[in-house]
This record gives sequence, structure tokens and C-alpha cells, in this order.
Amino acid sequence: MPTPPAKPKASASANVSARPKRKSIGDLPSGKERGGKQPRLTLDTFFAPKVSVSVRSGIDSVAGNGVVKMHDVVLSDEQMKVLKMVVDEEKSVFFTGSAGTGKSLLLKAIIDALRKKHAKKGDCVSVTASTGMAATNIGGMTIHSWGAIAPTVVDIDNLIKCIRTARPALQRWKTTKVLIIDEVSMVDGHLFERLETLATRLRKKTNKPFGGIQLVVTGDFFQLPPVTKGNEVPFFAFECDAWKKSIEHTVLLTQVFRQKDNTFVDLLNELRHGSLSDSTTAAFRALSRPLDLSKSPLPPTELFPMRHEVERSNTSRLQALKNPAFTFTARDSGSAPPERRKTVLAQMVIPETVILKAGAQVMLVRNVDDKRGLVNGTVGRVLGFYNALGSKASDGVVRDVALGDDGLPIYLNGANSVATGKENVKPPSVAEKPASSGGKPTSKAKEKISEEKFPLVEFLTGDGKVTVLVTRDEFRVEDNEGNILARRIQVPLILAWAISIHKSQGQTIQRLKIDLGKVFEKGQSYVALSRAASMEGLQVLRFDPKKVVAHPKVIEWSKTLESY
Ligand SMILES: Nc1ncnc2c1ncn2[C@@H]1O[C@H](COP(=O)(O)OP(=O)(O)OP(=O)(O)O)[C@@H](O)[C@H]1O
Repeated sequence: MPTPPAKPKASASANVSARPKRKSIGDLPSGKERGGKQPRLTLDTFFAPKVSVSVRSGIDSVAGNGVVKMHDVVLSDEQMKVLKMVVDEEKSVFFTGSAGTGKSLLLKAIIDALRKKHAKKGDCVSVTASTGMAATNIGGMTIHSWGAIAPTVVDIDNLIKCIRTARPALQRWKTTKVLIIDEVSMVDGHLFERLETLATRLRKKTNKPFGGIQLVVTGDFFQLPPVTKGNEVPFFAFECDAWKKSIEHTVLLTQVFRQKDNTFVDLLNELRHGSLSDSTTAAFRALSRPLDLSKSPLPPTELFPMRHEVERSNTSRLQALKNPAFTFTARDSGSAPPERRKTVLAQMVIPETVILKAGAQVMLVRNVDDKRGLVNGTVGRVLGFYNALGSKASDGVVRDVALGDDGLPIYLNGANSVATGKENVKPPSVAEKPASSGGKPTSKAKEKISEEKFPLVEFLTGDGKVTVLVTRDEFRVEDNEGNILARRIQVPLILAWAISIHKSQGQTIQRLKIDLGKVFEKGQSYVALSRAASMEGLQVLRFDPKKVVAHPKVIEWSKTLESY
């Protein structure tokens, strides 16, 4: 049975402090600032635009026997229960669970199923998340962008006036049947309240909460909290009245998939709640030993709380490599005025310049092939730089490559054909012999070979190694009418000897090194440590139980949750 809606003990107004004034792309001036000769504003002038991404996930079958598969993964009973509750029973649901319980995977299954169900009704399924990164991962928009919530417009009547001038946003408010919100732990309670008010006022009159929109909300409140200024106490979404009114069912997923080792799962669970027994503390301290480097071609990825620490670590390690550097400069375009375009491009996960060398550790920042583990967050090592085969060099992220006995790459063009190439030699010759799979070279493989050389990367996935040539891909930001404000064509890789804890959220990392001495935020240690797939692949430095803190409000509230 689903649990009844959670009844948090903390009151909606408890520990609430002034909301931080956050800047976003083209913040709307305040009411005062907008007086006088200012041109009439439309919402397109200030809210963050839609981020367009490719999410290549899908349900393989929604079979009559009720079994749902995400590619080769079969949803568990508890995941199925949520899926049915959302898709068949049309309930407003919040599903949560500790790190690795398959919330993201389930959400992708839900999105696919809802889109299929509502295929004829256009865009009535709205996919959003609290942060740009999280939105990118599920092919959605930030909740601020979706709702046209200008952080600087405090007065709700003013905000409504603004939204009414933005046809696409108003349309979304009116036509949405299901609103999905991912990584809800970072949604400020005041924002949630505001969304509910807007839904009630902008949509047809109804007695139903949230203007009759079905909510599908997920996240883990033990992970990262809403951003606050200084020492402000966060006001979590679960604390606000709108939450209590709108969420019909709360489901706690209990089966952890990321870690296979139950001992590790138990240790992480204690860590999640921030109350560690002596034996758990001892177990984490014992993980300070260095990882066995002979067991993997890659050194462990280091996690840092601060972006500048990440940059310093990556830059110094790149410099230490003696191999020649290959610089990939983004090809940028877009219809936004130059300054605006610059701001939009600066916020993309992929930088304007990517400098790589053979031997560099890199991370894929695109979901390319879930089935083979080539997803946003997969880490690999650059083996060398080679030409892409085929007519277009920038037609899509990866080309399958295997290394031949002579150490040269064999290009697998599609499933059946091959060609070989030499590093830094242009163009590589097209092999006439069939691949080991027995196919023949396609005509495409014989077409003109691009001048540009791309990194050949050996990725380490949960199932082993996958070697692919990573070509350029398109990152784009659109406004709400689908106009491309900014487009960046770039190799979808970032350096990954080190990454920030923020960027690591949602990822599964096979080999990880974390220095907890530098961690400051509640939930941050848990997010960092729970990325590890195993204890064997995890090194923890300066483990200090005092740095492992869960927010007391979250602990209290979580006591009201039970598994379904
Ligand atoms: N039903 C399932 N069967 C097998 N593997 C699964 C299942 N559900 C999820 N997984 C796998 O478990 C891992 C963790 O899943 P996922 O990232 O969805 O968890 P999460 O709850 O969103 O974690 P986090 O809160 O840390 O982001 C992934 O590798 C995912 O493919």
C-alpha cells in the first residue's frame, strides 16, 4: 500500500529566513526599477531559456504482464508500483529513497510512459528540475524557466502580470496536465508555494490543489539542500503548506541498486542520517588506504566541494602530461544578441575551449548510450587523436572503435563495417577487410574523411571498457518558441581527474577519491560518498564524523516516512 501523505512535524514557518535574492539569466528588474521609460517587458527577456538535450533512454516494453524494462533493466516491484500510481492512477506522487535506489531511472521510465500516454495531447507533460544540470540529465527545463518565475519579482500580482505577457509560459501553465520536478531537495519551499499559487490563479478554476496539475516529484532531502545565503536555514519544500496540500502519496524506495554490497549500503545509510556508530566511523577511516592502481587503467576521480579546486587539480595534471595538446574550440552561433548569447553560453556545462592530451582523464557530459554505460558522468582516458570516418565529422558524439593487434584503431562504422586509421595521419586508410563481426565497409565509411582529429577514449563502465571516438556534438539553448538563442558545437568531454561534488550529483562512479576535510555543506559528504559503486573503488581521506551532518529538519521529517 502506498503511504499516506507525509505529515512533517516542522511547521511551514519554522526557521524561515529571508529568501536569498538569486540572479539568473537576465534577471527582471524590480517593480521600481521598471518604472519610467523602460520598454514593456516580456518574460522572454528575463527567464532562463529551455535547455535542449538529447536523452537517449526509453522503455523497451510495457508488456501486458506488467513488466517494464528500461533497456535491459527491469523495474523492481516498488518502482513499478510508483509507475502505475503515476501513469494509470494519475496520482500526485513524491517518490524518494536513499542514493542509488533508482529514482532517476524510474523517473525516465515515468517520463517515457507519460509521453506515450499523452502522445496526442502535445506538450501536456512538463519535465523540470531544480538545477540546470539536473534538468539537462532528464531533457527538461529548470523549474524557474518552466514557470517563468523571476526571482526578483517578489509581488505575486506583478509576477502574474509578467507571465501573462509571455505566451509560451502562460500556455505551459494552462495546458500542463503533469508537472515533473526532479532533484526537489534543492527546490526552496517558498518557490514551491509560489508555484502552487500561480497554478491556482493562472489555470481554470478548480477545487483541486495545484490548479489540478498532477505532480510527479522526486529527490532525496538528505542530499543537497536549497541554496541559501550565508548561514540562512534552508526552508525545504516538504515544509510548505502547498506541499502538504498537493502531494497525495509519498513513496520511499528501499532497494539500493548502485551498491551491490549490503555492508556498504548499511554504512552509507548511517552516514545519510548523520549519526555514526564507532564501528561505522572505523570502517570509513579504514578506507583511507590508496586504491590498487593495478586494478584499473584510470586513477580514481577526485571530488572537491569548490570549483576552483577542481580546475587547479585538472590543469596541473594536464600540464604534467608530455604529449601534444589538442585544442577544441567551440563553434558557437545563435540568434541572441552577442552579450546575451555570451551569458547563455557561459552557463553551459561544456566549455568554449577543451584542451586534451593523450593520457588525459575525461568525463562524458552527454547521455550517449545508456545500454553500454556511455552516459553523462562516465569517466575514461584519452588514448590518442584520430580522424573521424564518414561524411560529417560532427554528426553525433561517438564512433565505435576497437584497437587492432598493431595498436591502431579499427573504426566500426555502424554495426558491420570497419576501417583502420593511424594516429595523427590523415586520412586513415579505409580497410577492405571485414570486421571481426564479419561485415563490409559501408559506402559512408569510404566518404571523405574529416580533417579534424578527435579523441579516442577508453571509457570505464560498470561492465568493463568501451572504446569510442568522441566527435563533436551540439549543445543548444532555445527560447520558449523554439528559436535557438545559443548553439555550441563541441566535443562533449571535460577533464575528470577531479570534479565538483555538485557535478557528481546523480552519478555512479566506479573509482573515487574523496577528501572530506574540505567538505562544508550538510548532505555534501553523503552525496560524495554515495557516488561510489563499491568500497573497493573508494578511498576516503580525513574522514571526520563531525563533517557528516544531516539537517535536523530532514531527520525529523524523514521519521514520518515509511516504505510503501
Ligand atoms: N530496477 C533496477 N534494476 C537494476 N538496476 C537499476 C534499477 N534501477 C536503477 N538501477 C541502477 O542503479 C543505479 C542507480 O540508479 P539511479 O541513478 O536511478 O539512482 P538514484 O536513486 O537516482 O540515485 P541518486 O539519488 O544518487 O541520484 C544506476 O546504475 C541504475 O541504472
